[in-house]
Amino acid sequence: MAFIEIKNLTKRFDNNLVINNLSFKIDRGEKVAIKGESGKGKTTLLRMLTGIGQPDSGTINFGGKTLSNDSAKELRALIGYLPQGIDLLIDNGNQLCNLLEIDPESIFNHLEALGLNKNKLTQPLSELSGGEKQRLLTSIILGLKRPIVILDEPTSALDSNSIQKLIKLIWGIPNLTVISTTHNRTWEQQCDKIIDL
Ligand SMILES: Nc1ncnc2c1ncn2[C@@H]1O[C@H](COP(=O)(O)OP(=O)(O)OP(=O)(O)O)[C@@H](O)[C@H]1O
Repeated sequence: MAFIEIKNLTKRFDNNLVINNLSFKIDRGEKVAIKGESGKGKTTLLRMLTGIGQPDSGTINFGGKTLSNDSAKELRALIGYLPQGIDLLIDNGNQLCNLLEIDPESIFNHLEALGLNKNKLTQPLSELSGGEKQRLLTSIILGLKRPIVILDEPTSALDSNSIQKLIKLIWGIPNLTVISTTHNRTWEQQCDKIIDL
């Protein structure tokens, strides 16, 4: 049985059919890139995978358990999710660590791997560059140490050197299953599977 199985997933907003009968499987430890032009439904798909968005039909299974209102809390505990725009809701990295009950010291190694000074944790996010913010937030989400991470455009603000560092960090975590949206070729080429919407 696949670790994650998406079957016949369909989602529409009024007359806009965004996800049409989509099926795919993901094995434990696989790295999956979701690609597609703007507006094709990448974020909509990620939100359904986290249980935040509801499909109109179809099923999402994690380890044989179907995602539903009843199982959402338990299954969400398997996932670290980095949505776009989370930086607008918090003041600094330490605050996000507190909210997620992560010891900031436990992510110092991630920050170092991504070339960030640990004082970036206390600096207001509004003072950080786009790429610094993105590396910091990704470091924190990885600090949740969940078996699955779902990353919405983790490379959008990064230069190629930073992307290489992020790939080295993420690919170096044993058995981590990664589902991400991306427009970046290098990231995509590293992935085991590409879902093209
Ligand atoms: N809550 C909503 N209500 C109505 N329409 C929505 C809603 N959320 C998304 N959509 C529509 O669904 C489509 C897909 O949006 P989505 O954000 O998933 O695209 P995307 O592929 O992630 O795009 P981008 O690359 O620009 O981030 C768009 O046409 C969008 O307008």
